[in-house]
Order: sequence, then C-alpha cells, then structure tokens
Amino acid sequence: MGMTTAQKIFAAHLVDEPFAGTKVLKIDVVMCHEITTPIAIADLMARGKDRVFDPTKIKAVIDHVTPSKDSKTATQAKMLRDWARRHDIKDFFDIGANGVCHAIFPEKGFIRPGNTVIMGDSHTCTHGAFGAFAAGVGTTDLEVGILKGVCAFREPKTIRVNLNGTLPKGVFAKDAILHVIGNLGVNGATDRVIEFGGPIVGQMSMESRMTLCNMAIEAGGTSGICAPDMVTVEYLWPFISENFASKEAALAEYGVWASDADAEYDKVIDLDLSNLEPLCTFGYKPDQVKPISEMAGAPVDQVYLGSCTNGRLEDLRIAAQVLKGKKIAPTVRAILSPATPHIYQQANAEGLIEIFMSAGFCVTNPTCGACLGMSNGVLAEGEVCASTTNRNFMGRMGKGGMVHLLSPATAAASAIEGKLADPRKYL
Ligand SMILES: CC(C)[C@H](C(=O)O)[C@@H](O)C(=O)O
Ligand code: SF4
Repeated sequence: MGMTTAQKIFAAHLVDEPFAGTKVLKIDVVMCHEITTPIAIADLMARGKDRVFDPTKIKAVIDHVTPSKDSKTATQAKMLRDWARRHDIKDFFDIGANGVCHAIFPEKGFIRPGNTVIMGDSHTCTHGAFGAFAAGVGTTDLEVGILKGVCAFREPKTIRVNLNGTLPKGVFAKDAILHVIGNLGVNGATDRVIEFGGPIVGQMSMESRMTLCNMAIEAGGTSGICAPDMVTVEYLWPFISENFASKEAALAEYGVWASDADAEYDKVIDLDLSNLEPLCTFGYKPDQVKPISEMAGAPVDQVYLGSCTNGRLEDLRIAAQVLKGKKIAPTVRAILSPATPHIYQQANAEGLIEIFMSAGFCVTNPTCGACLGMSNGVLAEGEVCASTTNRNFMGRMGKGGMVHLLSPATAAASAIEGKLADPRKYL
C-alpha cells in the first residue's frame, strides 16, 4: 500500500506511541513568536525548566506587534528577546531584521521537505508548502517541543485536493484557496491534512503554494501539504547547493516525500478552476465566499495588503501592476505591510514601493499588526476592510469592524474604486 506525504513524515519521525493512535514525533523545527512563546517561557521558568532541547532547531521572531506599541507588547518582546539570548538561539529576528513568521522563516530556508515543524500559531500550516508536516500547537505542546524536541499528534488522515485546469487571468492562489474553503466548509478538514496537487499546483511558485497551505487551517486542516518538486528545489537552492551535486540530486532526495501514486486518501476532491472568478468573502467565516462580480460595489473604508497569506513579493508585484499610474479613491485608506525586510527591499528596488506610495498607500514596516487588529491599521466600529489576510472573524481587525478576504489584485482594484471591485479590468 502506498503512503501519503504525511504518513511518510510520521513514520520517519516516530519516537513513541504511548496510546494507540497517539504518535510522538521528533520535531525538526520549533518556531516561536512573541505572543505565545512568552507564556511557555514563563511556565518553564516557574517549573525550573528554563532549557531548550537544541538552540539550532529553534527559530524565533518578534512579529505580531512591532515596534512594540505599549508596555504589554514591549514586555512580550523583551521576554522572547531575553530568552533567545539566554539560550543562544542564533536564528532570532528582532526589529530591523524581523518579518511575519510564516514569511521570514521560509525565506531564510529553515524548512525542508520531510520536516516536522511546530509553532504556537495557527497558520503554521503554511510551511507544508515545502512538503513538510507543519502544525500549530498550544502552549503545553510548545513547552514540550522547546524542552524535548518532540510533539504528540494523532495521525491525521489526508484529504487530497486536485486543482485542475488553468487559472484564468485575474485569478490567483488566494482565489483558489477561498474556493477550496468554500467547498470544504470551515470544519471540512478538521483533524485532516489537506494535500494540494494537480496541474495548477505544479505550476505555482512557492509563494503561491504558501498562500494555499496558509489557509488550510481555515477549513480546520492540521497542515496543508504540497509535494516537493523542482519548484521547491529552485526556491531552496541558495541554502542547499553545497549539500548536493546538482538540482536533480536534490530533487531525487526530496522527491521521496511526495505521496505515492497508490496512497490512500480520506477523500479526493477534484476542482476544475478554468472558469473560476476572483472571489471575496461576504460574512464572518472564511467559507462564506462569492464571486467578486456579485460583491462589486460594496463599501470599503480600508484596504490592507500584507500578512502571512499575501504579503510576499509576488503579491506586491500583482497589486502594483493593478495600481501603476493610478490613485486610490479619496474615500478609502490603503495600507501595505511587506511581510519581511527582504520583500520590502526588493519591492523598493523594483520600484513597487514608489507605485504604492504614489497611489496613496501608507507603507508600514513588516509586521502582523493590522491582520489581527493589534496595530498599524485597526478598524473603528462599523468600518469595513478589503484585506489580503486569512481571517474575517467578527472584529478581527478591530472591534465592530468587518473584513472581506480577497486576493492582492482584488484588494488593489478595490483601493482604486473605494469599494469592492473586479481586478480583471485592470490587468
Ligand atoms: C497570536 C497567534 C496566537 C494567532 C494565531 O495563532 O493564529 C495569530 O497569529 C492570528 O493569526 O490570529
Ligand atoms: S499575519 Fe496574521 S494570520 Fe499571519 S501570523 Fe500574523 S496575525 Fe497570524
């Protein structure tokens, strides 16, 4: 019987099975940010266990509210910073070098096919784009991970989602994943891995694959996963070139993590996206999705371009293509938070930042900030934001505020018109 990627990773990392179905796995990468890790650190300290299993396997970043906005967030940042210094965690990213966790860690080449990855953050599933098993965990699991480098999971079944056909003009990975979530529902993949495949995924960049996997959790999925292929190898090449004689050799090694042709899935979903329209959410759950043609004209107070879903260079390029030579509507305010300093610098070098600023965008430093309604773009009561983020829960970006999730292109078109707008006429 063939195996899925998740089954292969579980088998290769298994250290114990204390109860039937509960598998303790060796963890390759433990990632940390300043919101959840300080709680784990404080508890470990209180229990006299202020240790880490291996500082080289721990990656930490201050990203959610940075620069700190008040004493509370400054204290959270300080706790993470002091801990990283105390334990000689070299891969620690502080102000100036910091970016949104799920953008900066892949950019640094920390994730490899076949890895197990945990973090106290629900969008850890993003890293499955590399053919890894990457899952968000709670404080207790994070503590065990930090201390011992292991984590217990019930082995998830896998839902295979084949994205068939070709993406039409103006339709992107974000539209594809909104379509998948609309199809599965917000609980449709609970305790499941969502494995994305098919010709559209095969042609996607790593950035787009990360956008797909990022939102697996919005359908309840434990991890998103894409098979490692030459696109994965090309992305990782700057980090792995010394370990392999050629890219083909790297592919031969990483390719073993791809699901076998005869792997058994919990469910297989085939979606032909050749006629998909740009999509947009309309309610307070990510599965409430409609074509933009049905939503166009709905009022918008703020447009936000950023986050671990869509704050990467590819996203900025698409939005800038829409915005070039245009101004945002006078009734709207628009905010761009490039997800990492590298993305910011690249965008600057390519002239994209100039396009955004000339159009009337406010460009912030890399941070989560507005995405979770903590800083740099919080909504007032009754306000509406067209956002490239991943959650439209009630009040997510500010108490009493509403969020429409959409692609960077649709966000940019909406900024120009000051209301939800179809990007296709601008592309
Ligand atoms: C702060 C953190 C725990 C949270 C998460 O886990 O998702 C945040 O990243 C979010 O997106 O709401
Ligand atoms: S950008 Fe948003 S969704 Fe992503 S980790 Fe930060 S707060 Fe969470």
